[in-house]
Amino acid sequence: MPEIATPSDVVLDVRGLTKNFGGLAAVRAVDLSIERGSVHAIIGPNGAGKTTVFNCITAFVKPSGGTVVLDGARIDGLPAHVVAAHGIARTYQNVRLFANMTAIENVMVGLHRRLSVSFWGVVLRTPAFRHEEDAAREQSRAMLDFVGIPHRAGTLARNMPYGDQRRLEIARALVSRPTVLMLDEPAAGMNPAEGVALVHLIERIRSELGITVILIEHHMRVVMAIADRITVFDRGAVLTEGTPAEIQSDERVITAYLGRRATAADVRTVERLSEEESVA
Ligand SMILES: Nc1ncnc2c1ncn2[C@@H]1O[C@H](COP(=O)(O)OP(=O)(O)OP(=O)(O)O)[C@@H](O)[C@H]1O
Repeated sequence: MPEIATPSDVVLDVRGLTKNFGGLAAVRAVDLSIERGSVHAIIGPNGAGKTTVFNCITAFVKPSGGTVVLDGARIDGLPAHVVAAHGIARTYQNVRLFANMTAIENVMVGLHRRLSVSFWGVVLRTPAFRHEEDAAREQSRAMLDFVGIPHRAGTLARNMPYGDQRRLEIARALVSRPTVLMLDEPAAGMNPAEGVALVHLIERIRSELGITVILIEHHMRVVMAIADRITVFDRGAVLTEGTPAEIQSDERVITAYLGRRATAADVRTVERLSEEESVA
């Protein structure tokens, strides 16, 4: 793939991304520039195309058109595991864990691409394999610690509380030390206290691990607390982009969510709710 010149502060650059499902244009010529080291939120009404954009970037679905550049290299058109190896990790809208494996085993799965031992090394459990496995276990334990669930290491994923399962998914994505972490609705199903804890965790992912975070999220409290920039999707296209302050007073955004033209009273209500949330 050819090298593409992008400003060094842009870690992920998406141009003209398009995805059609039969006659449905789910994503229409989307441009997205993600700044290195930022937390970038993607919001928009149901069906706006947010998850499809994630799926196109991570090669879970094949885009109909457009380019995706990570750290200066084209990654569109590559298989999903190669995109992951280039440094993009993700979580899913619905938790996807190996239910009958322990937490630490689930995290170790996130490292399997890093293992260098041959197939026979694994089968025969050679010393080289055992050495790598020990190292992988240690890194995985450290990552469970980082996300705040070290005490769950030996617990089967299916027996863990939902909030911890979501943390476990994040640990599995982080253990490969990606450049970009993409979280699809990480606060879904969380109570307000878990939402606050998630905000702190995302802050630490950025500040302590230096990983750029892109998240799709419906919980505006989480988005407004954490995002440096927000891109708003509507009907497959980018409606607008800006800082949290710019977005929450943008009438077009309120209109997209309401499905009708926003009135002055709607704008005042959103501003009042945002103020109440920020002091809560
Ligand atoms: N595999 C698929 N086959 C056909 N249509 C699809 C497929 N995946 C998504 N779509 C459609 O594409 C559109 C965008 O869906 P998408 O899931 O990306 O939206 P979203 O913004 O993530 O919504 P939500 O917030 O509800 O998750 C929807 O109309 C959806 O029904």
